[in-house]
Amino acid sequence: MNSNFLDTINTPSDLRELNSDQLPKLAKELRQFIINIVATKEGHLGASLGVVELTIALHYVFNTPKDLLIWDVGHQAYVHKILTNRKAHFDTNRQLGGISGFPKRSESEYDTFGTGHSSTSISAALGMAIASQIKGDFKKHHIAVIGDASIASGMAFEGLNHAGVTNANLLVILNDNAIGIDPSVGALKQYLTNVKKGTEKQDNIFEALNFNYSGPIDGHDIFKVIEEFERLKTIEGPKFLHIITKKGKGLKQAEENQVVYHAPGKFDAITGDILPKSTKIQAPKYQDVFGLTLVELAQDNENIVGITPAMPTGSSLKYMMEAFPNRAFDVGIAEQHAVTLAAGMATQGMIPFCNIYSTFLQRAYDQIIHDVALQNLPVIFCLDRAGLVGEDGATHHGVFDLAYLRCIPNLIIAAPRNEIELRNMLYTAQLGKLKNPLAIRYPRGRGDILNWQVPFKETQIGKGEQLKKGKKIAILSIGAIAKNVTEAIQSLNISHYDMHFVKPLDQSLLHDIFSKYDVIITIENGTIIGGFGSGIAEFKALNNYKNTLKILGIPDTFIEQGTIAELEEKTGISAKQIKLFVETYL
Ligand SMILES: Cc1ncc(C[n+]2csc(CCOP(=O)(O)OP(=O)(O)O)c2C)c(N)n1
Ligand SMILES: CC(=O)[C@@H](O)[C@H](O)COP(=O)(O)O
Ligand SMILES: [Mg+2]
Repeated sequence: MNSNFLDTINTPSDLRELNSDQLPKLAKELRQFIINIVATKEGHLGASLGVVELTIALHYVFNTPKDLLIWDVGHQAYVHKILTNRKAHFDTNRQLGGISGFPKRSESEYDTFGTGHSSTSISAALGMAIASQIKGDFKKHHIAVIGDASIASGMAFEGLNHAGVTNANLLVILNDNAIGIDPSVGALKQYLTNVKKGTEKQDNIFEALNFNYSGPIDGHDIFKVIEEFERLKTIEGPKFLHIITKKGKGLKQAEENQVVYHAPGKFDAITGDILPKSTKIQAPKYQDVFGLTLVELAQDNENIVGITPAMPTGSSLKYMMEAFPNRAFDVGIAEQHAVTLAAGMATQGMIPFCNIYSTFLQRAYDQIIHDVALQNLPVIFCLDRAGLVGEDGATHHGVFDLAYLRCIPNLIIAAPRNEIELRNMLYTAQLGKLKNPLAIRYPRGRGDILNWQVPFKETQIGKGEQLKKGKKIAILSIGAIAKNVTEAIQSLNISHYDMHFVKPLDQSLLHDIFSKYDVIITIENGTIIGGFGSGIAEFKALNNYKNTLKILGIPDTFIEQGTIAELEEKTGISAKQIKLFVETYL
């Protein structure tokens, strides 16, 4: 029979109508459906291809949405979305106005918990399981699906540690494909490898934490997985199932090049080959400016060390890891540890460059304050993906950092305008003159300067710069958003200043500006509340200036997904919107 099972399925109830022997064909159809759409619309590919059988089995055996299912990180939840009433909208995945690339409570009753940042699933599922018990519901199942890289994070361990002393009806499924975005790291990874090889003869870690452990089983053997779920349904208390899958399963290139096919961009759905990027010579990514400059600096300064929590490729710290394997560390998904590790190194005279995506640094807030700033340790935070990041959406925009960092004493906050400024800031940071911690914030993607590897020049800390001279109105920008300002005001006779630092602010330049212009407009790729503009507002209030001050930035709401250009337009910080705004004051 040649029928297409996927056509008949909108919800898990439809799925449960199929005979189990029809499920392998459904798995094939689902893989092809995902490949066809992600090939043109882009998104996270490898992780979802790896959990096709697991997802089918979960919705087949458990009574979702009554039984509660949580996908850790959620980048692997495409099959789940397609099987839970979103097949018809899947081609809008990650697009403006479309469905989110991550599970989201407001999108579906099947998305029981919003995810995006890793390692939250065990705590959330445990919370739900305990709530069910309190409410007298002892039948409901609570399931967390978590990857091998995500389970190594501190937060996941906190959840396991608590769950093990409860009798909560919790099932943790470890989806072990031995890779995160980059290969998984650490002792737990080694332990899991030994378990899989059958060479682990000691106590099972998860049994030692009081979980009823089973596995490892082949996560692509759908009949085995279904059988195991049926068995686990009858067991009370915390259970742990270890399954082995292959990231990218079903697409040769994705299986063979798992790092690239984590989120490959556009590719040919038939051959699997990634489509060639533009042949035009492009300016470098800010990430490569960071990574390559750090290698250059580390060649001459042996105290430099690099740290990334699980993002060596995304951050380009991989260049330093290749060049100086003893001085560059991927610590896994462990932002808190990464920050305090850097602090420890700094106490011993090392110069740690701790590179963390702005959004993930939120995890390590106390460590920034308590372990770094309070002790005034000269850790250099390289805040990647600062500002709007695009299609990953609300969970990933790096728009809070200026607000959450600005209130921390001792911390210097810099935002280079372009690649050369980033390079010079990195250079300045390692000269040994700075006695404070420093955050250097830069965006996702490329700048504009082709010839960026110019001789280093020291940056003057706390100094701003006038970029354009004009009358009546002064625009004050911070960081790479200056590009939009330059474009917006090219035909207008107004001034533009790049303040370079959010902390310390260039007070003498600000006095000069407030005494010269009627209207001052600040622009940042960050939240209006608490950010750069707020700092200027505080300066104005403290100094009793009466000028008109307007603050442009990200409004007080969570910004969904879309291209960066679309989101800049929507939030009023595109060149077009800036121009329209400025013109109302001319
Ligand atoms: C707190 C946090 N840090 C980093 C990331 C970036 N990130 C997204 S997926 C991922 C790897 C996840 O690996 P794993 O849990 O093994 O799942 P897999 O992709 O293999 O299915 C990382 C590091 C994140 N989402 N959240
Ligand atoms: C799911 C997740 O958190 C990452 O895969 C993230 O999408 C990476 O973002 P970049 O593509 O900006 O590296
Ligand atoms: Mg993994």
